[in-house]
Amino acid sequence: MTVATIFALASAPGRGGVAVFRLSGPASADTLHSLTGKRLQPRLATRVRVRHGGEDIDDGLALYFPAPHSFTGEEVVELHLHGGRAVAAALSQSLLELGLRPAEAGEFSRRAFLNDKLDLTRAEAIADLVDAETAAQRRQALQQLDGGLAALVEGWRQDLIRALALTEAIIDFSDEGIGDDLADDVLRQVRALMADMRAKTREGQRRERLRDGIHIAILGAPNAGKSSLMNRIAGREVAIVSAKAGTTRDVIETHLDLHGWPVVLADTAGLREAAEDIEAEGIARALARAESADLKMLVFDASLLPERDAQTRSMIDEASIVVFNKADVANPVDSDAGIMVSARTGLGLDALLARLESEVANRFAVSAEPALTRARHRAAVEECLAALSRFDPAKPVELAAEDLRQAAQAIGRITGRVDVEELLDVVFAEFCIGK
Ligand SMILES: Nc1nc2c(c(=O)[nH]1)N(C=O)[C@@H](CNc1ccc(C(=O)N[C@@H](CCC(=O)O)C(=O)O)cc1)CN2
Ligand SMILES: Nc1nc2c(ncn2[C@@H]2O[C@H](COP(=O)(O)OP(=O)(O)OP(=O)(O)O)[C@@H](O)[C@H]2O)c(=O)[nH]1
Ligand SMILES: [Mg+2]
Repeated sequence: MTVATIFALASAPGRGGVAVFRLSGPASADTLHSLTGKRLQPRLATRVRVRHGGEDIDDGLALYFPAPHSFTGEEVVELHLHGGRAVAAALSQSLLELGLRPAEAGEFSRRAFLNDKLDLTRAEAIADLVDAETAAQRRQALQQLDGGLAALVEGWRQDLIRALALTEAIIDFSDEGIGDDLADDVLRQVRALMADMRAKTREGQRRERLRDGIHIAILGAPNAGKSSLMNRIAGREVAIVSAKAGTTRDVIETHLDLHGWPVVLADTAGLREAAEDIEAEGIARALARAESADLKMLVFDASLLPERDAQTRSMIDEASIVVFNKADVANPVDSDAGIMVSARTGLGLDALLARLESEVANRFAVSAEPALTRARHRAAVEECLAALSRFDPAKPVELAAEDLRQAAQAIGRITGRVDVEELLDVVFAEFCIGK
């Protein structure tokens, strides 16, 4: 089977300054030759006239990356053209006529993975970097692209392979009476590894939040001004506001960049007892949000007697911020009790945002350490931990070894570098040296 040569518009579609087309596959250089009459020096931007079927398409720049020294590891050509829709359409049509096929989503990165240019964590990091909307997300993705996570899990996998080699050696040393010492060693190593993995799994849950957005739920009694506050923070009319209690029913989300932190702010239905069906469902959703949120913003109407709002008060805990709204029409409250704001006038908003930011920063500050960043990574580590908790060197050695092998396989799935042959090679190499 010959490999298809694929192409795609790598820059955003539509009208723009410059459009970058990327070609990858064995026919890339020949395609460039038929479009421009040129064969290019590797990696040197060259001015080209692009023509096809007797028609001039554009005046552009081209780059050639010979295999295997390219992003995909294949022959790669880039055409940097004027960013107009007609130019893009004409070039795409020409490439189709020359036998190239449009790339599928992620296909360039997939080819890079298949050609050993990227492991799965780096491929995921590219996707995250493209999706990053805030500075914290960008930093986390770049750290992963630089191979931090790959090195972490590869280190774990190597530790497991060493433990496996030792376990298999136990059988050979059992006659010499040092098998028990070895077994103790291995068990100690496995336990230390498990502790490290558990710590990284906990940290990983915070990092997943950084990828997806930190969830802040706005909660409180009907008419406290939750929707007004949400609109004020978002700077636009996201939610309907009215003087009628019970206006908001569904959970309404808006995405914010809180000084570099990705936040998903959710406005919810006002909490109260008596309610008809639809409102009751809205309240159930609000309570579910309160449960799953990273942080709760509890809004009280300061113009009423906030202490009367028992339901909202009962939600105060270490993951909540108390806000007294309608400061424009209320007497000031003790500033230790909460933050006075007015959604109507904007009073106190800066203090509220500063408080939100510091709460988020305290909870989600990213260390320089690499971390698991996706549910996929966590699932693999949990599977590995399950295999390791079955491990017991007192078991028959084949069974104990099998637990370690499964643990290593599970971890290998994170980078995608699972290779039974390689595992066996290392195991047997160490096994022989050990003898
Ligand atoms: N124009 C352009 N800009 C781009 C990319 C691109 O493909 N084209 N990138 C793509 O997403 C990113 C840069 N990443 C890249 C990663 C590897 C290689 C590459 O050619 N790697 C070869 C050579 C390595 C070397 O000598 O430095 C290799 O790995 O063998 C190119 C770009 C962002 N900017
Ligand atoms: N004076 C004053 N009125 C406010 C303020 N914030 C909101 N209101 C008013 O309070 C009423 C209720 O506001 P909403 O934002 O709809 O309240 P809510 O908490 O979302 O209410 P539900 O969706 O019913 O739970 C509206 O008439 C708002 O104009 C404020 O800061 N000051
Ligand atoms: Mg509302």
